[in-house]
Amino acid sequence: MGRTKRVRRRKRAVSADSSVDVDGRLAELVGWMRRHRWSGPGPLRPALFPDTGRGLLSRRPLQPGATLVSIPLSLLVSSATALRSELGAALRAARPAVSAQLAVSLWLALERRRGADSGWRPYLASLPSAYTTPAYCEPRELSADLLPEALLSAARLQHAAVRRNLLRARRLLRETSAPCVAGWELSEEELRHAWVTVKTRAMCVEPEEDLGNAPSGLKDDNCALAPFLDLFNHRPGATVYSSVSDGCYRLMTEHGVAAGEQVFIDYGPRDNLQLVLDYGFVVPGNERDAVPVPAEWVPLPAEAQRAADDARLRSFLSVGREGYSRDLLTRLYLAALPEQELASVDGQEVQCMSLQELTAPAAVRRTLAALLVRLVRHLESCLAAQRAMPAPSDALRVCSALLREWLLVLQGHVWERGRRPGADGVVRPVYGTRLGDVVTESVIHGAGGELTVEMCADG
Ligand SMILES: C[S@@+](CC[C@H](N)C(=O)[O-])C[C@H]1O[C@@H](n2cnc3c(N)ncnc32)[C@H](O)[C@@H]1O
Repeated sequence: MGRTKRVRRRKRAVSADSSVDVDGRLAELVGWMRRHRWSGPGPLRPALFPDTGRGLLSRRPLQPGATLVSIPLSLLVSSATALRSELGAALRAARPAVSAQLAVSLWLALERRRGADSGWRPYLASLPSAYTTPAYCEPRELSADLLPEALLSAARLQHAAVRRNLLRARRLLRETSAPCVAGWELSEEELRHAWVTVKTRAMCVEPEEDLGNAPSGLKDDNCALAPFLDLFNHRPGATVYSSVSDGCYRLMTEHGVAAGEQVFIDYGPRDNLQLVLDYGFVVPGNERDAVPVPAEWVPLPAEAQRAADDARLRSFLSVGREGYSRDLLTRLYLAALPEQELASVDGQEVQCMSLQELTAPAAVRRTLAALLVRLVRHLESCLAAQRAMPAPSDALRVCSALLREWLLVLQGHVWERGRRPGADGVVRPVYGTRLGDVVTESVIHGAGGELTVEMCADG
């Protein structure tokens, strides 16, 4: 979980179902933490919320600057915890150095395996048994029919990361003589659970925050799990700040909170794709949302590609709520240049053009309109395939929520205005766009199998 320090007031309180024993497991966690020098949950208590699931509720009004939680450093799980454990020698000896994330994941998996014998059992029992990031999509769900390219490739990367770290972890365990690992063949499921637990629940420790640990020598050592503190859900703008003092890690709110409200923190500025990949949920109406456009959908002739390279065109092709990414418009502009102009086009000049200049040519707006329609149809087709999927995983359901959010973003740019028969008598949808034209869709499967969309001037 990341945090930013911007301040924004929440707009409304959320109702919590306090009658649900959010969990005997959480009551047990609180009792266990108290026995380990925790002063208690202070102004907060766990509750179940209709829109976000388990979270933390404020029992009384809180002023800006009020302490939300204060967790003893001894209850944080970091690389130092893993290095102090029986796995420590193997983790230290590993070459190349293992990441802190893998070290903490292995520690978690080992403690879970110990079951009732683990001194951390109440904390482990409080963790969800599964997650909804794409790492939890089933292999049969990683298909181009179900997931748009940007989501599919990221989901595949998550699955590959789990497998790669599984192999690394198994090698490391084989080289460990600690009795606790004897005969343990770490399973993919064990590693996936531990890996995603750390990914979705660990807090980011700022470099200036001294948790009192010696340098670990591990890679990317900036995360720690914090029991109870890991129950905060995310809301953009819910800013908090942290400090380490008197052997505790503390979080303070930057704004007032009413009694009975859910207390959120801000995991950091993320669009919904990033939230799904990192945490497995979407924020409805996320203002940062941008629908990715596959670069192959805007093919460039070789000369235009050279200009794109000169313009240092990256591939952030996307449609956001407010407009189109510069990369997308530049690529469309280059793709629309007449052949005779391609040889002389100067990539650096194109880089300096305004967004209005890039969208001035009618051919650019026509292709953009076609692209928007194609995106809508592609997302709708993925959603239809997802609906037809028998027994979809919860992770796939979250992907569906993401696609629905993307369609809402696109609805600000392109919308179906009705249906009309074409010259051939076939009835086709007619689309309006923000580009000021009306688009009549006519599907032509040319050599490239491309969808072509005609624009016409009337409504
Ligand atoms: C650090 S945990 C927060 C506590 C968590 N809800 C629980 O039950 O343990 C992060 C996870 O909470 C859920 N979450 C956080 N913020 C959310 C939100 N605004 N809406 C829906 N789910 C959210 C996601 O599953 C995320 O991976």
